[in-house]
Amino acid sequence: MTRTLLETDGLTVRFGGHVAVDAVTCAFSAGQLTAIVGPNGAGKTTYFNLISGQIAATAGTVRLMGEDVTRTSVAERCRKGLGRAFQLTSLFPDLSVLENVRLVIQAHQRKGFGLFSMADSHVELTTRAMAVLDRVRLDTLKDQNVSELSHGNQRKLEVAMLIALDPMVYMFDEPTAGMSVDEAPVVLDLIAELKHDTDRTILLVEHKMDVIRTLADRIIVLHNGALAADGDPATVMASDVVQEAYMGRELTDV
Ligand SMILES: Nc1ncnc2c1ncn2[C@@H]1O[C@H](COP(=O)(O)OP(=O)(O)OP(=O)(O)O)[C@@H](O)[C@H]1O
Repeated sequence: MTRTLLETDGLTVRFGGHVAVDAVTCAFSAGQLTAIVGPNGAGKTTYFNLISGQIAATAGTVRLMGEDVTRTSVAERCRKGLGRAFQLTSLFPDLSVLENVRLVIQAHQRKGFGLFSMADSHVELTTRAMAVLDRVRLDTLKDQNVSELSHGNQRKLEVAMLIALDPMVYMFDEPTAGMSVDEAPVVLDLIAELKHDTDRTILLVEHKMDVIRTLADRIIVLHNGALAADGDPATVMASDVVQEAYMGRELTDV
């Protein structure tokens, strides 16, 4: 039986009179990549913000590996296994590529600073950071300042920093947004590789049809904040609700 890693139950947020996410009940299992789609303003990013804790729910619950984390801080959810990639906002531009990854690992481990452990831990941190950089093929750029990286490499670094957190739940919000046609496949390949970790689950907010086709095992559709469809990609894409919700506008073929 597949293990449920993340569940939202009746998850709701209201902004004034506007219900941006409307009683969304959904479970996400290990070994699955779920694409979250919907027209502009459907509530996809707000749903992500509720799951990761950036905004507080008006009603409903978020459960992470069975534990209610609805009132838990962003940092604590992260420590408990929720990993979200932000569009470059989590990078330190004036530090090197290696230092960025090392900082993430260090913060996650909350390493002590005892005199004797420091040298060892520094070597160990560097080794682990290099292993992650190797995995995303940024090892040769380890000493480069992040501000000097191409946009595509900055996005790769962002994925590296997420991998360094070793989360149970990966969350990507339009991971190839703003990338050139040349740069996007590298990040998509990285996400595809993450699917090999079959004890993890991946959530992906995405507009691009080809990305969804390549990566998704399942699609959920949000419409006016509510869950409008949920199922395997072929069935959901052919459904009336998707055809009507999009009318060929926001889902883009690239
Ligand atoms: N902090 C906020 N205060 C008020 N309204 C908000 C807030 N955040 C989001 N909304 C509203 O909630 C709705 C859902 O927005 P959201 O950004 O989640 O949609 P989305 O599906 O991610 O859209 P897009 O595909 O354009 O990114 C929109 O009507 C938006 O204007």
